[in-house]
Amino acid sequence: MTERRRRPNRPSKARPPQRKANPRPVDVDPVRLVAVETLRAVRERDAYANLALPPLLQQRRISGRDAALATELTYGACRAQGLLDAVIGECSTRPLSEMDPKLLDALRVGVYQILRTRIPAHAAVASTVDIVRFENGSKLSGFANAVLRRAAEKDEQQWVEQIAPDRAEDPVGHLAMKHAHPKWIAQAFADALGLDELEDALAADDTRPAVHLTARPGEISADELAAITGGDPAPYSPYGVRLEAGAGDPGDLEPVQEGFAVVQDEGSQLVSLAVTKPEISGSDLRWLDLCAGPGGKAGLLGALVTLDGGTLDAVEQAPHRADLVRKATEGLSVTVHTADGRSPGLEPGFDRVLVDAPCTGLGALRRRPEARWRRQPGDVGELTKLQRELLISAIELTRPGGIVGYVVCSPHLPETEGVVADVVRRTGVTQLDAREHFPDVPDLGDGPGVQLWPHKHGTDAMFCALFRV
Ligand SMILES: C[S@@+](CC[C@H](N)C(=O)[O-])C[C@H]1O[C@@H](n2cnc3c(N)ncnc32)[C@H](O)[C@@H]1O
Repeated sequence: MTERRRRPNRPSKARPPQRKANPRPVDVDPVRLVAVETLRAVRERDAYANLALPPLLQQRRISGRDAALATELTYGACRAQGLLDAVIGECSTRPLSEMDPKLLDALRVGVYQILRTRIPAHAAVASTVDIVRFENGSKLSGFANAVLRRAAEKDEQQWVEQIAPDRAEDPVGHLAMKHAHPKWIAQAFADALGLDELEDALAADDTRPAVHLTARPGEISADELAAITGGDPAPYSPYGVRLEAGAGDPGDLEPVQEGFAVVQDEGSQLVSLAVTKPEISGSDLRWLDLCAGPGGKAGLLGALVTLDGGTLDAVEQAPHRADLVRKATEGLSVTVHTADGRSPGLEPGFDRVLVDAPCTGLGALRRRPEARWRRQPGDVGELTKLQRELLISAIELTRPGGIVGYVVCSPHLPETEGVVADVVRRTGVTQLDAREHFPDVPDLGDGPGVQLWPHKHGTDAMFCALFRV
């Protein structure tokens, strides 16, 4: 572990440093400090932890095992925030709402270490108190010390027993607290999956996902890519490779740098491929991706249709994301349009259309540590309206006999079955049994839509429904 560095208090311009108020110089562990600072960026600037942390690590020259520890503490404390806050609330004489937010950031990182790592409690307490003294002064460091010492009196399981609702009376509330999810998200998973599997589904959100790669069709095979990267061919996607979790930055891999492979969850590969599978009679050369940014699925579909001599039109509303699609599809027969997918101004008559609609992202919580606490149930209504409108637009843009695939990275029923049922009722479009187009993928439920799950398939929780127009 990095040596603890001595960081003196900043001298005041007006007065000499007040040695009496802070008699000991403050030792601050830089590894824990970046974790606290990243939590602050997430809270104050709505930053994404996985984008805010790496530049801080670089700036402070934190690498190797220290960087791994900083990442674990940052992502772990972001994910577990609800549980950590409940414990801090139990251990504090003042409510969380009255606590200095900077102090709360530090306490979250401290309590995370106590409850969910093997770091000895005394070390977690001492290093957190140092950070609080460094950032907030001696007065609050005493308060932090008291809270943390109380938190260390019980282990995680004992705290859950004390704080969470009784499992028999409120199983969803209990499991939500135990696995640090907002209750509405745990309820959404339970509605889609049933209570029996809820615990596995919530626990899977706390595991670090393996990185998946897509071998670009026509450039490199999955076997070749696996051999070069040291990964394993993916279990279900013929283009997929799974790398070991924590195998380093996939952006550094040569095939990724050269554009032969991209980072893409295997679930995203499978739903894209499913749209290409149902047979259609007549032409099959004009494809459309109606919500394409940043271009993962457009890259795979574009490569496949280019090999067949066809074209892909890719629509994306946000200009900077449309640029990312252009980059992701360079060299392919893909035309990118910056437009609203609800009225993109394109000639109808497409043979296959993918709608990978904006969604809550509840299916990818493993990848975005803070997302579960940022999303609100109130977001859902607006999103399902947009999802319905985009799906109806896709159906209108598809020729009779053509195929539409509706995809969201969420298992939340209003965004999945709810949107599908509503659009089928309004348009009379025929829904296909999507399970037939996920060959060799087990445990796909009762159909006709397909819901993938991290705990069952090792993929994001992608949903896919297929239609024939
Ligand atoms: C789930 S993401 C698509 C991911 C993409 N298919 C991929 O695999 O990389 C949804 C995208 O839809 C875009 N979007 C949102 N509203 C839109 C609209 N009305 N028309 C077209 N695109 C829209 C968002 O900016 C976002 O890039």
